[in-house]
Amino acid sequence: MNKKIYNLCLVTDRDILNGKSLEKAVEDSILGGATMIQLREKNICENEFIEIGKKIKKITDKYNIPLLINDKVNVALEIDANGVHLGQDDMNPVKAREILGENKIIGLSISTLEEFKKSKEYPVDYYGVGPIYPTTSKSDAQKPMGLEGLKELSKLTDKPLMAIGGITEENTLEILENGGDGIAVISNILKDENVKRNTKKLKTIFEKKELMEKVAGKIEKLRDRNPLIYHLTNMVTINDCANVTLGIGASPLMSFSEEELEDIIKISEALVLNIGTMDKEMVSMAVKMGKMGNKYKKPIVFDPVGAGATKARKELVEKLMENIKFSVVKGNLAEIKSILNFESESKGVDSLDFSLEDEILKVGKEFYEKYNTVLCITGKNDYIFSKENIIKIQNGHENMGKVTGTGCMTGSLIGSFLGGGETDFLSGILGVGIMGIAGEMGQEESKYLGTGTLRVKIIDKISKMNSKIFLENIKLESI
Ligand SMILES: Cc1ncc(COP(=O)(O)OP(=O)(O)O)c(N)n1
Ligand SMILES: Cc1nc(C(=O)O)sc1CCOP(=O)(O)O
Ligand SMILES: [Mg+2]
Repeated sequence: MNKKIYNLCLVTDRDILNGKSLEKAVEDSILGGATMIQLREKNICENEFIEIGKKIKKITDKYNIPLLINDKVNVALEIDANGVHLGQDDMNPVKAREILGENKIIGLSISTLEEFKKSKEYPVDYYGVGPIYPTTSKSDAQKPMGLEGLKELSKLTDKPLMAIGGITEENTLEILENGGDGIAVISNILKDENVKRNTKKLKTIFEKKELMEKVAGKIEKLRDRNPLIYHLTNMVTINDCANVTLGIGASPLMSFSEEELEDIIKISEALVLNIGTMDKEMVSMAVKMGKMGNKYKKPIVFDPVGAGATKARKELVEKLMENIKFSVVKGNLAEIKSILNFESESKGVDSLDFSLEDEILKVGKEFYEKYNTVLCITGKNDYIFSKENIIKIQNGHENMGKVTGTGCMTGSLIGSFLGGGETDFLSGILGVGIMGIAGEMGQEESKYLGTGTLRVKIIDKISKMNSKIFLENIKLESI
């Protein structure tokens, strides 16, 4: 069973649409991430219900989203809806199942433990549980059961529980943490013009929770595995890169010797390539390292420091991007724009671009399309791009820009997680996220001292990082 279809159900109500079209509201909600639509129109005759139902079904079919009809089994049958939602006083679910057959979805409302006990043998697919909180959208709703009531019910059944009644973006996470598998919402989605955005805010909470579950335990796993990470890197920051690699639980190996390149790559779990202090030798080594890394199937993170700042740097980056398949590329906006040959000002190795999020998203998407490589664009906010997902991380502190090498250290963290066997995308999120959190915490402890102490504190915080600290502090959203 795909439980995800029960995640986020828009329950309709034309009476609060304030002149908006129902069809547009449904489509916007689907575009915002609704996984199910329940057509619940109370003041309506059967013919009109069927007429509207047919129109809505065309939209839900277009996006392959299930459409359920509230109360009226015959309407569901007539428009070939995907199912019905029934209350305790609506048609008995046994009869509804006989009429609709095995393949349709049937949901049943539960407001009390007694109702659950009475209904637990009914042939239904999910329970609509509520009201959880007070609601203004159902005049005959029962007394709110709160999170305790939801939790209690969740212990008694494996069927999906879709919480309903007073659900907002403020209380969705606690619903999910107290036994709810999904939410069904009227007013918080339909309250104003921004149906898509309202739905997206709710959807983000599911995505964030899912991501958190994936991330949990990964730092401890890395410390257990202690992978060897080969760096061909920047002379200015090499010592700090080695220290954060050690601090997060991997083993750094820094070498500039072409003679030992192949032997080192063979025994390494991941490679970090940073061209910050490039010279003639680095140009030839970088290409050889990349090709050899690909030959031995070692994941490589590439930090194109200062890409575009000089002709030589641009040529090297072009050569690398053309000839080597990287697992992750990490850079600031100016560097990534330079790789894509977009117009960009660059001075030294610092980005001069103060671009809007729209520009970052455009650049990131274009980069992914061209190179099919996970991309981290770092800056005031950080963005991680993969095929289907874009994650925005809002940790960090502006003073990190006054400590040289926080970007290089982020590359080492990403490389460490790649070497620990994490996916390219998760390695990007963990590396960028950990650096942001360490910067924030380090800043707090060094605020009366200065940026020299901040540098040391960042390394300290990375060495003490664990999943609990990460999950408590990460400010992440999917966009
Ligand atoms: C998902 C979900 N849960 C509960 C209800 C309420 O159904 P019901 O008790 O039949 O009340 P009405 O919606 O018919 O007023 C629901 N609709 N959806
Ligand atoms: C339709 C419905 N059923 C409920 C139940 O408790 O069974 S509460 C409810 C209304 C939900 O609307 P809103 O998201 O605006 O609170
Ligand atoms: Mg009903």
